Amino acid sequence: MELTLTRPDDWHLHLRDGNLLAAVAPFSARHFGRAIVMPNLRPPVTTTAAAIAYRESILKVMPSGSQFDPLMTLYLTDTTSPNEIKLARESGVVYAVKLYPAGATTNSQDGVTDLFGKCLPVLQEMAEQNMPLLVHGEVTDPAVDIFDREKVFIETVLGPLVQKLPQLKVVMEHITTADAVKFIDSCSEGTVAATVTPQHLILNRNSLFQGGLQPHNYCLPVLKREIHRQAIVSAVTSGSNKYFLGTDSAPHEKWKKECSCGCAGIFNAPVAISLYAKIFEEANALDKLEAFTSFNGPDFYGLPRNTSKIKLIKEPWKVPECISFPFGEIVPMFAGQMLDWQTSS
Ligand SMILES: NC(=O)N[C@@H](CC(=O)O)C(=O)O
Ligand SMILES: [Zn+2]
Ligand SMILES: [Zn+2]
Repeated sequence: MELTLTRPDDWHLHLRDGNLLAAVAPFSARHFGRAIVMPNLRPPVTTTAAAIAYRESILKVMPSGSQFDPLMTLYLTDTTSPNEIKLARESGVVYAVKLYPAGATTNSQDGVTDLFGKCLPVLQEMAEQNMPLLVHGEVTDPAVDIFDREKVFIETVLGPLVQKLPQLKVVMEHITTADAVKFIDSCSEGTVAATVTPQHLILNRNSLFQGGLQPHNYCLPVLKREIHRQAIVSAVTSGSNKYFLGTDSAPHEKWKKECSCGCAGIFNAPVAISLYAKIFEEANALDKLEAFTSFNGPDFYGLPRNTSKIKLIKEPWKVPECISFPFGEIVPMFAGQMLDWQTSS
C-alpha cells in the first residue's frame, strides 16, 4: 500500500544547538518542509537578533540540497518588550512567541512567572501584529498533581487569556487530555488551535512503567490515562482543522535520559511520520491524515501549503536501537521496534 501526501510540516520541534543540532536536524529535514523551532536553548532565544543567528546555524548544518525552512520563535520572559514583537514581525523569520511557565519543563527557568501581571502589554502587541502565542500549557504549582497540571492551566490561565484577548492567536502545544480537546473545540476556529505529538496519540501512562521504569517514554506534559489518549485520537481523526502535527521531538543524549534524574523529552523525529500514519490507519481515518500533517498547520499560520509531496509505503522496518554521532548517542522513540509505514525518497 502507498500513500502520497503533500509534504508535512512540523509545528513544534526542538533542534537544540551545537553538536546535537548537527546530529538531529537531518532527521527532520528528511520528512518535513518547515518546522516551528522552539527557543528553549541555554541561554534561551529571547531576541529577534538571537533568532536570526540561530536560524543561520540551523541552515549551516542542513544536508546539501535541503529545502528545509526553519520558522523561528522567541522565548517569552517577564521582561520581553512590545518593541521586540515589532522587531520580530519585521524580521520576516520569526513566526511565533513561546510561553513557558517558569519551571514547567526543560530549560524553562527563564520563563514567565506571572503572565497577566507581567506580559499583558506584550500580548496586546502580539494580537495587533497577528503574532501567535504558543503555549506549554501546564501550571507549575507543586501542590497541583502532575497529571492535573494541563487541566488546571486551562481553567486558570488559558481560558481567562482567550477571554481577555479574543483576537490573540494561540496554539496550545502538545495537548494530552480530554479537557484540552474540549477547550479547543469550544474556541473560535482560526484563533485557537493545538498541536498533537505522536507519543500522546500512541502511548498512555502505563508505557512509563511497562516492565520497569521507561525513561525514553518520559516527556512533558507527562503521558496520561487511556481515556485521554482516546480523546485526542478522536480529535485529530475527526477532520477538525483545529489540530495539526507538532512532533515535540526533543532529543536528549542517552546518558541524560538513563540516569538518576532523567530529562523530559522524546526524540521522535525518525519515527514521527510512521507513527502518525499508524494512528490514523488504526482509527480508519487515513483519508484525514493529510489535512492533519500538511494543511491545518499552514492554514492556521496563514502560510502557503507545501507544493512538494512525500510518499509513504507500507513496508515493515526496524527502528534503530540508538543513533550515534561523533560526540554521543541518542535513543529514538520506539527504539528496536518494528513499524509498518516508511517514507520512500
Ligand atoms: N517535551 C519535553 O518533554 N521536553 C521539551 C520541552 C517541552 O516541549 O516541554 C524539551 O525541550 O526537552
Ligand atoms: Zn512543552
Ligand atoms: Zn516541546
